[in-house]
Amino acid sequence: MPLTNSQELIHSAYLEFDRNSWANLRDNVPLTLSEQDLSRLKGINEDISMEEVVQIYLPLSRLLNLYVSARQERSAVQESFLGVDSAKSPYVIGIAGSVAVGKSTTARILQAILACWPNHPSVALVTTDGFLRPNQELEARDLMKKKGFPASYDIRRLVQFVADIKAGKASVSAPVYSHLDYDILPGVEQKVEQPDIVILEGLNVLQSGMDYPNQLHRVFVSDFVDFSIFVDAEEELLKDWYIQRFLSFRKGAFTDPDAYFHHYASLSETEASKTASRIWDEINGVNLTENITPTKQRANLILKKGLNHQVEQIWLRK
Ligand SMILES: Nc1ncnc2c1ncn2[C@@H]1O[C@H](COP(=O)(O)OP(=O)(O)OP(=O)(O)O)[C@@H](O)[C@H]1O
Ligand SMILES: CC(C)(CO)[C@@H](O)C(=O)NCCC(=O)O
Repeated sequence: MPLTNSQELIHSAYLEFDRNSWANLRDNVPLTLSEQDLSRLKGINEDISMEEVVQIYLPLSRLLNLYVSARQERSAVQESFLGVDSAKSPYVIGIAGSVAVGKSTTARILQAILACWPNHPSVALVTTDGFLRPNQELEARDLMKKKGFPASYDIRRLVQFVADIKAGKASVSAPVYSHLDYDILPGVEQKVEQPDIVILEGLNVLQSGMDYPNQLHRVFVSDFVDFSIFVDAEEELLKDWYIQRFLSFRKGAFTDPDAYFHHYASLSETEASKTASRIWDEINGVNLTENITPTKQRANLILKKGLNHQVEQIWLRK
């Protein structure tokens, strides 16, 4: 039967799992986590349940581990065909999704579990936040209220960074963004030195040239991503998670007198909720609708979260 719309096209492109059927794949995962592994995972985020780790992230790490091994074997075949030793090219996993959906938490959990596999891959974690333009530049371009939108990134530098990683360069540097300073840290850089796997996390990892009409380029971040994951949730939940995180920053990070948002620490809980809600509606929610959700269907895997960050559905591209 002919496909009538893009929705059907997308449905036919993915295998769909509910939470239980995905968790059953756990039986095929020959990895048990030690007490030490579990406490390290707990240290990443105390709100994440071990049930979630075992049922969702462990099977996912197995799938990724198999893909990485298959890619390494393919590279070995290519080297033997060409009769040369090529530079080691890391396997790049991209994690996209809204602000506050849990990209960095997902990335850190996967980083920790992947490193538990017997081949102990070295896994580097990089966020595309480092490629935001510094505040000074954003101010000059009137983009301070567009942080996270395509125009707020130095996309050429980001693409060059991922291309250098994939090319197997011995050492590649990324700028570093601080949520506390709300700005790029001058003179600070993160070095990536030929790990086995790079997890690249950020709202824009699945964006393409269409999203950057003013910065014409034909090569996208996704051209260098081997496997992409989109972490998804309904906007109502995302906004709530954003507000909750803002409220916990108000009691924690914002109390630091050097914090950019120090003045928010003195807000009452109601005022702080209102402020976070407004920032969501004016910036992050708009970015989600205009620039992030449209990239979902490019992902190799979609993790759909429900209440309490529980993954309820998994879509795996065939
Ligand atoms: N699996 C999880 N279980 C429980 N809480 C979680 C989980 N993942 C994320 N969170 C919570 O949700 C909030 C957002 O998570 P996180 O900072 O990882 O999101 P993000 O997508 O990386 O955000 P940003 O784009 O702003 O950097 C945090 O308060 C975090 O503690
Ligand atoms: C740095 C980003 C864009 C992504 O992590 C986001 O956290 C952000 O700062 N958004 C701008 C609006 C806000 O302050 O939430």
